[in-house]
Amino acid sequence: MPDNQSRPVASAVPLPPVFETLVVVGPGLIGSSVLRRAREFGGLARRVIAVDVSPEVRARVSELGIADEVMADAAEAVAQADCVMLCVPVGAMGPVAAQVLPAMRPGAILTEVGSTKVSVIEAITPYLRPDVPYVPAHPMAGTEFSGPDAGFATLFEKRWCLLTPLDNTPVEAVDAIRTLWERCGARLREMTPAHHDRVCAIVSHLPHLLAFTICGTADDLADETRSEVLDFAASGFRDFTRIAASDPIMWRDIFLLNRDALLEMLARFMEDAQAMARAIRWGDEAYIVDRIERGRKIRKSLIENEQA
Ligand SMILES: NC(=O)C1=CN([C@@H]2O[C@H](COP(=O)(O)OP(=O)(O)OC[C@H]3O[C@@H](n4cnc5c(N)ncnc54)[C@H](O)[C@@H]3O)[C@@H](O)[C@H]2O)C=CC1
Ligand SMILES: O=C(O)C(=O)Cc1ccc(O)cc1
Repeated sequence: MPDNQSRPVASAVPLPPVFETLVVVGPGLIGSSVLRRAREFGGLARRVIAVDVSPEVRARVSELGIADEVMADAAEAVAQADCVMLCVPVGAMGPVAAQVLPAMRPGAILTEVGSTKVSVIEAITPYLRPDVPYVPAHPMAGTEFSGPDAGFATLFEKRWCLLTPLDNTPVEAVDAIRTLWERCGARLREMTPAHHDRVCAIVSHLPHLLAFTICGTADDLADETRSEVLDFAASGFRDFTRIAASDPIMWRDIFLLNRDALLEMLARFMEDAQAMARAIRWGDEAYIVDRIERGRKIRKSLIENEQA
């Protein structure tokens, strides 16, 4: 059981649900966690419907019993909803929005959970309707696993959920999505989509890029030297392999759709790595110690922040 999993706490007075019918398109890690939250804790929606293109995913979600209905036809499903949450890979957000928006009821809210915001908003915008508020969101919670079996109801507890509303997003719609995520246990923050993409490039996308790259480099070395690089890989390398086990399609999409911010952060990282290489070459002890101390400080304040 993951660290942040816990049993549901029965609330004395059940909260009225935020929505009547919530449709989750793409009940993978994130979507199935929202469905489980709705089931196990209540307060999200009276009825939840899951939609997926994959027959295997639909069959598994039915077996798990985490949705009231499981459907293949997104348009048919969303016609019943007062909230539609897209939980598909970021590269699929535009095509899925094109499918669902014409079928949505006037006044129903469209939201999504994509890891990049500027490009997802750009992909969805051509299909938006004036009578369907759109609230872009990004729960900063996840694991290296994907699919409906990977989800769990407490995934979002004490994690940040970033909202990047558009200038014309009605405040009532933002408030409803804020409440939905608060009831998932998340902490909320609003920011512009461009700021979101720069922040996520440094705290999430670049670390994944580094993890994929270092694992590839170690694997190449093991091949070249026929050595036991991977057999004896110690804990530092092990930590990278967890992140490097993440889904290739999801991360391909994120890298390509947050290209500018990610390349900017990568360039800055490479300059700093070059400076560290120089310090090592010339025996600049003070520089090396200073950089390591900064890392330790960041780790300490992050843990303190999480415990607050
Ligand atoms: N994995 C993570 O840790 C986090 C992911 N996200 C974002 O959440 C979204 C979903 O990620 P995961 O849940 O990890 O993915 P996942 O791979 O576990 O689930 C995605 C689901 O979408 C379905 N799907 C794909 N194309 C579809 C389409 N056209 N119509 C209907 N269903 C479709 C897939 O069959 C799959 O069941 C992505 O946009 C990702 O960037 C956000 C926060 C954390
Ligand atoms: O597993 C990890 O370490 C993650 O970083 C999970 C994650 C992946 C993608 C996101 O947009 C947010 C969180």
